[in-house]
Formats: sequence, C-alpha cells, structure tokens
Amino acid sequence: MASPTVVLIPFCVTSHLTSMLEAGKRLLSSSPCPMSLTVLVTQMTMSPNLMSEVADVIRRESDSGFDISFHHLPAVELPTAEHGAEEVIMRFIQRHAPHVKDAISGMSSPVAALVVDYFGTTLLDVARELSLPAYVYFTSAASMLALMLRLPALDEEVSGDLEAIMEGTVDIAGLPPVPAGLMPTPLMKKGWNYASFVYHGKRFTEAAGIVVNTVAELEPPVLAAIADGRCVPGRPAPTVYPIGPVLSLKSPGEQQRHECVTWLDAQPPASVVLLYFGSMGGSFPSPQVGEIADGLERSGHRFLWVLRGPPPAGSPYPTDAGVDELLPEGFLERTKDRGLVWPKWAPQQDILGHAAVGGFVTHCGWNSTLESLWHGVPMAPWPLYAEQHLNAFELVSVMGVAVAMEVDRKRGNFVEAAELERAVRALMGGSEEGRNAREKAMEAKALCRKALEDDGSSNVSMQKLAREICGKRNMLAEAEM
Ligand SMILES: COc1cc(-c2[o+]c3cc(O)cc([O-])c3cc2O[C@@H]2O[C@H](CO)[C@H](O)[C@H](O)[C@H]2O)cc(OC)c1O
Ligand SMILES: O=c1ccn([C@@H]2O[C@H](COP(=O)(O)OP(=O)(O)O)[C@@H](O)[C@H]2O)c(=O)[nH]1
Repeated sequence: MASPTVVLIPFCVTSHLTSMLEAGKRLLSSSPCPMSLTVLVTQMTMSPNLMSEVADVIRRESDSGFDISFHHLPAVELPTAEHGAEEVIMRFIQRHAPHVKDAISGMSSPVAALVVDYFGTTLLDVARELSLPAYVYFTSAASMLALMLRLPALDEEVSGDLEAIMEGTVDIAGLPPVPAGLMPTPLMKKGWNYASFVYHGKRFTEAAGIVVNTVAELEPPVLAAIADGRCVPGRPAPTVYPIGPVLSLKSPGEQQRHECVTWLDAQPPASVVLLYFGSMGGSFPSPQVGEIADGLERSGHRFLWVLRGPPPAGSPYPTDAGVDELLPEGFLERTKDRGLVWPKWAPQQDILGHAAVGGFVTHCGWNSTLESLWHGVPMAPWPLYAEQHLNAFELVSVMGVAVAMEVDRKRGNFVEAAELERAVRALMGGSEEGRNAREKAMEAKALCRKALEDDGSSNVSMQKLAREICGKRNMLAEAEM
C-alpha cells in the first residue's frame, strides 16, 4: 500500500509556498513512519509572474529527492477586492474548498493530515468533513500568533477602532504592553479585514496544532503564554510546534555569484549597511528616496540599497527601477566608491550571509528577520505593512537585536534623512545601543543554529509533530479496518 501522505495547502505565493515546503521536507526527514507530501497548488491567475515563480519552485522541488507530488487544483473565479488584500486572500482560498475536498477524496494514498496556511482556516471545515486531523502553518512570529489568538477576546474588550486608542497600549500575554499604533494594518480599523483576522484567530484553536516558523529560545515568554492558554481565556490552549527558522530555498541563481555579492567581496568585513524591503517593498515616493539618499550620504557608511520602481496598477509587486531617474542628481557619482544601488530582485539570503554586511535596514518581514538573525546581522526596522510594525517592536523592545528608528506611520511610514543617518551610525557600531544589538544578534544566531541541531528545540518539536501525525494515522487506519 502507498505510504500515507500529508496534504499541504499553502497560500500559493512564493514566500508562503517555499516556507511550507521547506517545513514539509523537515517533517519527512523527522518522521518515524513512511510518509509523503502532496501539495495542493492553487492557480494564481491574477498574476502571471507569480504563476511562473510558483512553477519554478515546483520544478526545483520535483528534483529534490523527497517524496513530494504536486496536485494542481482547478482555477476558481477571482474574488473582487472590495475590502483589500486580506479579503482577496481569504476568499480566494475559501473558494477552493470543494476542489480540496474532491482532490483529497480521490487520493490513492491514505491521507495522514492536512496542513493549511494561516489565511486558509476556512479549509478546517473540509478536514472535519473528512474526519482528518488538520494543522495550521503559521509563517510569522509567535508574537503575531499570540495577538491573533487574543483577538476574539480583544474584539469584545475594545468597542471602537484600535486606531482610536493610538496613544494607548494593547495587552498581549507574554509581551510588554504593545503601543496600539503598532498593530498590524488590518487590525487598525474594525471592518471586513479586521473581522477576518478575528475569525482566523478563533479557528486556530480548532486545529490539531499550530506549526510556527519561530525558534522557542527567541520568543520564550510569548510561546509560554500561548501554551498556558493565557492568550485564549475560556478556550482550550492550542498545541504549538515552534520549528524555525525555516529559511527560504536557495536562490535559483545559486551556481553563479550575483553581482551584489561580487560587489560585497570588495568591501571590508561588517562595513556595509544593507537596505532591503521585501518582495512587495523597495519602491518609495520621490521625497522619501531623497531622504534615504541624503541620510546614507551623511552617514558616511558603505551601503547596498535595493531600490525598486513603482508597481504596475493592480499589482503589489515593485518593478525594476530606473535608478538614474529616481535618485537625486550627483548621488551615484558622489557615493560610487562606497555604495551600490541595486534596482532588481537580488538573493537576499546570500547577501545577508556575506561577511561584508554589518547591518540591515529592513521592512521586518518575518522571513527577512529570521534570515538576518540566522547570519547574526543586527537590524534597524523600517516596517511598512501587514504585521511588520509588531515585528519591529519585538525586535527592538523584546529581543534587543535591532536599534530603534523613528518611522512615521501617519505619514506613510516616512523616515527623515537625519533619523536614517542616526540609526545607520548607531547600527554600524556608533552607539552602545548598536553594539548591544550586534551582540544580541550574534547570540540569536547561535540560538537559531542550535535549535536545528539533532537535540535542538526545533528539531525535537518537529519530531514530536511527526510522531503525532504517524500516531493519528495509525489510529485512523485501525478505525477503518
Ligand atoms: C500577516 O498579515 C498580512 C500578511 C500579508 C501578506 O500578503 C502577501 C500577499 C502576496 O500576494 C504575497 C505575499 O508574499 C504576501 C505576504 C504577506 O505577509 C508576509 O508574509 C510573510 C510570510 O511568508 C511574513 O510573515 C511577512 O512578515 C508578512 O508580512 C498581507 C496582509 O495584508 C495585506 C497582512 O495583513
Ligand atoms: O528581492 C528579493 C525579495 C525578497 N527576497 C526573499 O523573499 C522573502 C521575503 O519574505 P518576508 O517575509 O521577509 O517579506 P514579504 O516579502 O513577504 O513581505 C525573504 O526570504 C527574502 O530573502 C529575496 O531574496 N529577494
């Protein structure tokens, strides 16, 4: 008989898909019973670029030597974006429910468990209908998970918009009081997107477990609060598996040294500050570009700045920038001996891992954060959207691996040149705060690497998950006999 399969249902954008796949492969390696992976692939017809990126990932994974098969689900009609991106993502996944059910019902291998993206909790209904155990894969920090678990109760406590208590704080067990102005974008105003996060937060506790891309030693108080049930008063505490850091796959061009990497080869150790803003960031209005250029020039430090062009209408993804038109006159000439402005996608992990990189001005996407910590690079947070302001708070005020930088959220996350200059100088060792952040980032690096060793916390957590899935499968098989 075919070995049992674990069905992965990712939100099929590159970062979520690669993260879930990487975690899935670790599950296979840790499993005490024979197991395969089946990935249900949704057709992201709204973006041909995304479809081709996803196709690349599938091609690469098909040769990875792991027992993974990909099952393409029929395309669904795209939801309209009445309320914004979170609505589109949630409804898009929800519309696949009948196809997910059909696909699973028709599988020749016995199904051991389902793993759904955290935007896909509507699919927990399919698991229930098929009497299958289901897990949620959470691609962000435990702090964000704690907040989402806390949301149903918070929703009842705060009658107005969180935005209205901008000057106040929000209590999340395991974290110091979080300024309300740092809440994730969809939670600022009550409305459809807010309600969708309350919904997901409620449904998380129905899952057999929540697999989180974090490291137990990086976020101990908040993970303890989740495990003790303090984030879900009156509801059962969820079982959480911290299995991180799950780092994204090697970049496609791994055989060739990227131009940014060769440029770094010529720079002294820990001398370069990297400015990089994730897959959807990097493009700024002209006044902000001017401030960044000014701040970098005045800091006197070497820099690698990934500056992207504005996204085309209807797309969240930046384009390749024409840097000459975007930058202030003479900037490139004046900084040519100590700076590189890169206008396109670049392999961030390879760059962060280069010895010449000494600091990272980042949008605080959780994958970028973990990549930075994996390489022991301290950060200056410049959060832009989603849950990044909360991540930034945790990096500065809880972990101490980042220096604070003043980002004016009410002015579209504007950063003044003088503030960037100050933060870059501090980050690169010019203040005690920066030197402490570097030390803490090095400690975090050691914790991340230890967590993935044989007896490390993330490895042990993954083994526990694998044993549990094997055990549940055996129980199901016995019940079927
Ligand atoms: C967490 O709250 C939000 C997350 C997102 C979001 O949306 C998104 C849409 C895409 O088309 C492609 C993406 O890659 C993507 C990513 C994303 O969030 C980021 O996900 C990362 C995990 O892979 C990581 O957790 C980062 O920290 C996230 O920022 C969108 C959103 O509202 C629009 C959210 O509220
Ligand atoms: O030009 C780019 C843009 C993004 N990334 C990778 O894409 C992921 C971005 O994920 P993150 O969670 O940081 O932010 P998001 O892009 O989802 O906001 C990270 O692994 C980055 O290393 C990259 O390598 N090069």
